[in-house]
This record gives sequence, structure tokens and C-alpha cells, in this order.
Amino acid sequence: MVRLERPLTLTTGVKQATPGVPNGAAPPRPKAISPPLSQARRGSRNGRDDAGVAGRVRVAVRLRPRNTEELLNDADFADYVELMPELKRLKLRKNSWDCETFQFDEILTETASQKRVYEVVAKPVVESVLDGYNGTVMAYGQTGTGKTFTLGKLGEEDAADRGIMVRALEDILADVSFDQDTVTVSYLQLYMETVQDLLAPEKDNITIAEDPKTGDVSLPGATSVEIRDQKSFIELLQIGEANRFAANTKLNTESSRSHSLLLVNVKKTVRVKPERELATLNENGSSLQSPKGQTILTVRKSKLLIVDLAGSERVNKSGSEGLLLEEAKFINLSLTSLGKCINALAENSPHVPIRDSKLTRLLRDSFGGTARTSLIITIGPSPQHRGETTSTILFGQRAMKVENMMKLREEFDYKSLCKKLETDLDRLIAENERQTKLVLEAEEEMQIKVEEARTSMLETESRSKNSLQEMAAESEKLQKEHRETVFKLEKERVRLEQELKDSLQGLSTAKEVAVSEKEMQIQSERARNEKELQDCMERCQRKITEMTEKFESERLQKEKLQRRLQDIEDGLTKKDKVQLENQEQLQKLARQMESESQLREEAEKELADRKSQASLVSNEESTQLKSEVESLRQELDEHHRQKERLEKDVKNLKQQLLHLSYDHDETRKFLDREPARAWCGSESPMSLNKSSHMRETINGQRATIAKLFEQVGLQKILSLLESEDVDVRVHAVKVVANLAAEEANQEKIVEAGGLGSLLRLLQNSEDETIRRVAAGAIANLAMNETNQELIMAQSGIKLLARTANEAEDAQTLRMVAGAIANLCGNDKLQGRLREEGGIKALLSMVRSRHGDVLAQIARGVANFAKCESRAAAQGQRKGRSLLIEDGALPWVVANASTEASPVRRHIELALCHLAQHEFNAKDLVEAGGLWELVRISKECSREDIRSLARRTLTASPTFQAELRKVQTYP
Ligand SMILES: Nc1ncnc2c1ncn2[C@@H]1O[C@H](COP(=O)(O)OP(=O)(O)OP(=O)(O)O)[C@@H](O)[C@H]1O
Repeated sequence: MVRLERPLTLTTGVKQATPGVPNGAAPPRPKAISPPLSQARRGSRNGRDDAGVAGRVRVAVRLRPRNTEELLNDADFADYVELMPELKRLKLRKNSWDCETFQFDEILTETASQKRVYEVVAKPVVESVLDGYNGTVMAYGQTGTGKTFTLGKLGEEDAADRGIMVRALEDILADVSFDQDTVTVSYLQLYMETVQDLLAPEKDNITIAEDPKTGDVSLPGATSVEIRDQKSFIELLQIGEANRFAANTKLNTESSRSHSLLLVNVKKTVRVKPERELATLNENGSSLQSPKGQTILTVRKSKLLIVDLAGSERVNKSGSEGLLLEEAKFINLSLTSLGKCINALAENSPHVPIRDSKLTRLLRDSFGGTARTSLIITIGPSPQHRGETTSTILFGQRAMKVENMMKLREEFDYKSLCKKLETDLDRLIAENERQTKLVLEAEEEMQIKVEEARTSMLETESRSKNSLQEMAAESEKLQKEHRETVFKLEKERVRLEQELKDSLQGLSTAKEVAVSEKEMQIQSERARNEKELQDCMERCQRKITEMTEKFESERLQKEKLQRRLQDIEDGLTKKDKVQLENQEQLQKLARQMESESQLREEAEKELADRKSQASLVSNEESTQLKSEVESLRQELDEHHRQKERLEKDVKNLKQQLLHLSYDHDETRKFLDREPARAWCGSESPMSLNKSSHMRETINGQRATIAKLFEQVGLQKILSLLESEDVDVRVHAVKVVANLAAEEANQEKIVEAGGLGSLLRLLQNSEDETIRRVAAGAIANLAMNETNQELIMAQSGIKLLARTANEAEDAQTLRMVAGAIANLCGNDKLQGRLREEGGIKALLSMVRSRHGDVLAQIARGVANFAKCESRAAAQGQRKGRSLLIEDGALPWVVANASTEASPVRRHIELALCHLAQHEFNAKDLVEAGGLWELVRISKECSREDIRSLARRTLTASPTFQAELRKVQTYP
């Protein structure tokens, strides 16, 4: 048992699949086997509707190369299988004249690489699985035809050999993200109606569980291993193979008697636009809303099933005994019931016998179910297994008719949404708390600032009050001083005036001098007093001005303080505003929080509702829904049928030309088997007998061609010979060749300029097929004498000679040799034919060594020799044969007794004709032709040739003399 290098996570139980549509007939709608990868993948998602995507089972055929044994044993047998990969067709040869053609989605030849097989057969299925659909890849075929090679090859020595399983896992692992996605693998074998776990072989009776509602199949007891890298997967496959080997050894059986199943479960979380997702939810009856513009998580759970079936020939081995008989019975049972199911589905039968075997139960989703399915049919090349190969091909043909309705396995991820809502809520709560804290801090700061401003305002107010009081007191004091001074001066003035009065009264006599002196004294005293008063008043005035200025400055300061107070008050108002805004934001956040929690509550409630709803869905409702779905399906079916009918009509028309060329191929192949019948017109009664059936077929085909010829018109067909498109030219030339095979059409073709077109194709075309078929058509036209002259007149012989020298393909050479051979039979053209290199070109083709080519060369030589001998007999020709001049004699003599009868027959005739003319006798003797003539005269199977040889030997003096010399001829 192989040990894993690293630990693998082992879990028991495969998770149950997501509900899908129940098994049922799906409307037929064919689809390309391999749409381009990512674009087609994503595109398909957009184009899906809720009922699923219709998809036919795609079928490819793969031919295994011959193995050594087959190379030895089958060397003498003709190929039984012929592949036409470009037409996606395959031919099975029933016998030497009859074959059957089959159309498939893809034909993979023996040289097809494993990479191409994967890309064509499995990659589209893997991509569907990654997009959320179930997928199946299955191989069916006889033992030893390469099923396991195709599916299970590990490619450890050469990576190019990796099979579908390894490549599929590579693509899957590259597409998933292990943070959230999981890929698990189970590996099982089904042997004698028992499912055994290849990863835990002790579990040898795994039960198959079927969901009664959805029909989904699961294997709850199977080991399911989570895979994260390719290395682990390969180790797992090796473990599975080792266990399979051990189990089979124990049971004394072999791998090809059991079916192996690899089950890959992919769980992928994807983000999708809510609109689409809501549509999905609505489908399930949910009314859950999601915030606009957000993406929603959904989980896609899909599975890929890769099935390597037991060898199909086991079905026929029920003649065995003992265990083998039992095995054969079970293999019979499973493969036969698979065949029956496929037949029933292909015929849209109301009953599909799914429950007949475990294999069909396991594959229930793959055929007629919801999975995308690709089937690869493997066949071997050996004609000895023609029965097996035919039944395998017929199985594939029936499977192509099976329609599936692919269903997206997607679920809304409630868990993730809940988790996300919780995270959002936590984030909002934290944000709210942070905002509240910020607001509180701002409020505190504001409070402090307001307090500071208030204190500073009060201080300023009290300071200005004090200074005002001081100023008022000072001013009072000054005014009092002023008043006292004024009062004092007034008192002094009154006293002085009284003194003066008294003096005037007391001293009335001290007359003039004393008066004047006193007056002067009084005046000076008065001036002095006035001056003092003046000074005092000025001082008072100055003091008042000073006080006024001081008062003014105090007033300005007060105003400044008031403005500052106003500013502070404004600042306070602004802060209030910010606080208000913060409060509003807080309220908003609270509301948002409230709505988020409401949403969460609703989601939880919805989840609960849906759970209860799911359990409460009444049978009546589901029946009604089913009948609605059914009627819609029927309508869709009708549309598809109509579409198919139209497509079929278009296809029929398109393929008319293709059919014509195909018929040409058939005719050509028939002619291959009936060499030169058309050109020489000498058909043996035996061959007539043998090929009467084929001739009927050909006549039937020709009748079809003639009908189409009438419908389409010769001119139109001939114009296609000049088409730009090489494919069109190929098909057109095949049709013209076919028409030219009918004598009745030859004149019309030449009249319509067809001969010129064919010669131009021969001259200018680089396509081997065109040159070959054009040469064939010219050969057919060259059967008619008038046409022979026209061919010569249009330098046809030069063109044919050039093609004879250049071409390598035996069939092309055969056609060219046939055309020249026909021209050789025209008495009038002998000289010109030889001058333009016709004989040398004919002889140059012996290099091909191909029997058919040699037969045509021999026919040409015989025709030419016959014309020469006729001309000599009529006295129109003298001298050595032009054939001998151009060096034909050694080849003629060397091949006179060849075993290939068509060659020998013509050469024998040619020798007899050459010998008719005495001018050639010497050359014949020297080249050994005389002894061949002697042999012909004795052994030739045709009486007329025998007697011609005899007559010639007797008539020629040279021969007689020679014979006498050796005395061997009586
Ligand atoms: N396309 C191919 N190219 C080269 N070898 C091939 C090819 N297909 C098959 N083989 C070889 O043919 C042999 C038989 O192939 P394989 O075991 O895959 O056949 P099988 O159909 O799975 O047989 P069984 O039904 O017995 O399991 C193997 O040796 C394989 O390597």
C-alpha cells in the first residue's frame, strides 16, 4: 500500500448535494462540445435561466494506435475503421464494397495527444463544475482500447501522458481559493453490484442514498478526502489503485471487470451581484433584501464524476462459468441496464429503468439528469474485433441523443451573511462608541474653555470697574480742588476789593500819589492774582484733559473687552453647533445600527421561516408547480423540435454539395476496387457479377447527382471550379468528376467549357485532392475520341505529363496514367502524343510501384502498341515502334509475367502488338521479349491473346530464325 508523504484530512460522509430538478426528459438542444474556456464559462452563467441549461450528452470517439500484436496479425487485413476527423465522421467497413458512416461530436485519431483529448472531452465539463454545475466524464469501450489510459494515466514519467483525472484536478485546484473553498475526493469501485471504497477498502458495501425529492444521489458512507495540492491527489489515486489491485487480487478478478468512479466535490464561495442573487432567493420563496450595490456571498456545491467502465465486451461473455459467469452476469446487468436507460432516454420513453442496477442509479444525474456529461468511446483498430467496435459505436450514437438539463448548484450563504452582519454591527458599535467618546471629550474641553472665558471676562469687568471708580474719584478730587481754588481766589478778590474800598474811604486825602501807587499795587496784585488764577485754571484744564483721555482709553479698553467677550460667546455658539452635529451623527448611527440589527433579525427570522416553509410545502403545491414546469417543458420541446426541423432543412441544403463530393469519394473507392472500368470500358463478367450491388448503389447516387445537376445547373457547378474558396473548389471538382463519369454528361461538360476549367485546375491548383480529382475527370472525358482531340488541342498532354512528373500521390498518378492511357488509344494522336512527351511521362510513373498505377501504364502501352500495329498493317507506318524508341521495352518485358493480373494482361497484349511489326523483332529478341511471347502463346489465360502470340511467332522470320537456333519451339 502506498503511504502518503503528508497527512490528509479524512472525513467520513459526503455532503448531500444541493437540491436540483428531478430526473426527467429534457428538451433536445445540441451544443458545441468545446466552447472557449473562460469567456464561454462566464457567458454561460449569464445566459442561464432558473429552469437550468439544456445540454446534450457530448460523445467523442478515440481510436487506439495499433499495438505490436496487431501490427503483426492485422497486416493482411484491410482497415475496418476509417476516421474523417475534419468532418467528425467515422466509417466502419462492413465488407469490401459496403461501409457505414457515423457522425460524432469529435473524432480523435490514434495520434491525438492526451492534452487534446482532455481539452475536447473533459475541460468544458470541468469548467461547468467550477461554475456550479454537476459534471460527468465517462469512458466506454472494449477492454484494452484505452479507457484507463485516457482517464487515469498519472504521467509520472512523462507529463504529456497525464490523463483526464490528473488534468481535471489541476484545473480545479488552480481555480479555487483555500481560504474559503474546499475540494474533496472519493474513489470507489463497483464490482458485482457492490460499491467498495478504494480509499478504505474495508468499507466494501457502501450504500447509495437518493434524495426522494430532488433525486440527487450520494454515497454517505464513502471516505471523502480534502485535497489542497496536486501531489496529494496523485498519492490518493495511487492508494486507490493499490487498493483496487489488492481487492481484485483477493477476489481473483481483474480491473476491467469493475467500474471505477472518482468523485470530486467542489464547494466554492462566490460573490455575486445582489439582483441576481435575490432572483435565486425568490425562486426559493425568500423575500430577503440586501443593501443596494453590495455583493452577496453564495456557495456553489458541485461534483465531478469520472467513470472508467468495465470492458464492454464483457456483456457478451456470459458463456463463462463459475465466478466469471457471475461477473459477466453483473457486468451484463450494469452495462445492459445502462444501455437500456440510454435507449429509453434517447427515445424520450416515459419509463427509464434507472433502478435496474447500481451503475444506473449512480449515473442517474449524468444521463437525463442535471449534470453536463461527456462520454468518450474508445475503440481499437483491429478488424478482428469488428463486432465489438460496431456495438461500441452504436452505444455512442444512442448516448448522443440523451438530453440533460443542467442545474446550477448554488445556495445563499446565510452563515456568511449573518457573520458579515455581525461584523458590520460590531464595527458600527465600535464606531459609535468612538464617536461618543470624541463628543464627550469635545464637550469637556468646551466646558473648560467656557469656564476660562467666563472667569477672564469677570476679571476684566471687575478690573475695568475698579479703574473707572478710581478715575471717578480722581476726577471728583480734581473738581473739588478746582472749586476750592476758585472759591479761595474769589474770597481773596473780595477781600482785596474790600481793602481797596476801605483804603479809598480812609485815605481820601492822601490823594493822587497814594491812590495811584495803591492802584498800581492793586493792579499788579490783581494781575498777579489773575495770572495765578489763569495758571490754576490751565492746570485744572490740563488735569481735566488728562482725565478725559484716560477715561477715553478706559472706554476703548472696555469696548475691546466687550468685543472679546462677544467673540468668546460666538465661539461658544459654534461649539454648540458642532456638538449638535455630532449629536445628529450619533442619532444617525444609532438609527443605522437599529436598521442593521433589524435586518439581522429579519434574516434570522427568514432563515427560520424558510426552514419551516421547506418542511411545510404541501404536495398539492409541488404537484401544481411540477405540472406547470412540465407544460413549459413541453412548450419548449415543441420550440426545439421546430428549430431542429428548420436546422435540419438548412443542414440538408448545405450538405447537398458535401454529399455530392462524398458520393464521388464512394464512386472513386468503388472504381479503386474495379480498376479502370470507367476508362477502358472492358469489364469482366465476373466483376460485373460481384459488383452488381455496388453498381446499384452508384446508379442510385448518380441518379441523385443527375437530379441535383438539373436543379443547380451545369454552368453554376462549373463556375464553382473557379471559386476562391479551396473547399468549394474541392467539392465542385468532385461533382464534375462524378458527372463526367456518365457518358451522357460528357458532351455537355465539354460544351460548357468544363474541360478548359479542369485543365486550368490541373495546371494551377496546389491542392493535391483537386489535382487528383481533376485528373480523374479529364480521364473520364478522355474516353471520347472528340474530347481526346480537344484535350490535345488545349495542350492537355503537356499538363498531364507535367503532373505525371511532379505528383507523388498514387491516386493522382493513377488518374493521370488513366487519362494518358485513353489518349494512347487514339490512332490520330500517336505522333503528337509522343512529341509532347506523353509516352515518357507514362513510363516515368512506374516509379510509383502502385498496382493501380502500373495497370494504367500497361493499358496505355497496350493501347499505343495496338494503334501502331494497326497503322503498320494498313501501311501507314514504318520503322521501329515509338514505344521502343522511348525506352518502354525493358519494363514491358520485365513485367510480362508479373503476378498482378491487370498489369500482366495489358502487357501481354502490348507484347503481341509490338511483335506484329517486323521492325521491332530484333529489339524484342535482344530484350528477351521473344521468350515472353513463347510463354504467352502457351500459358496466357485468354485464348485470343494466346493465338495472337502464336500467329506472331510463326509470321516473323526473325523470331522463326531465333527459335530455330535454340530449337525450343516446334
Ligand atoms: N491512445 C493510446 N496511445 C498509446 N497507448 C495506448 C493508448 N490507449 C491505450 N493504450 C495502451 O493500450 C493498453 C490498454 O489500455 P487501457 O488499459 O487503458 O485499456 P482499457 O480500455 O482501460 O482496458 P480495461 O477495460 O481492461 O481496463 C495499455 O498498455 C495502454 O498503455
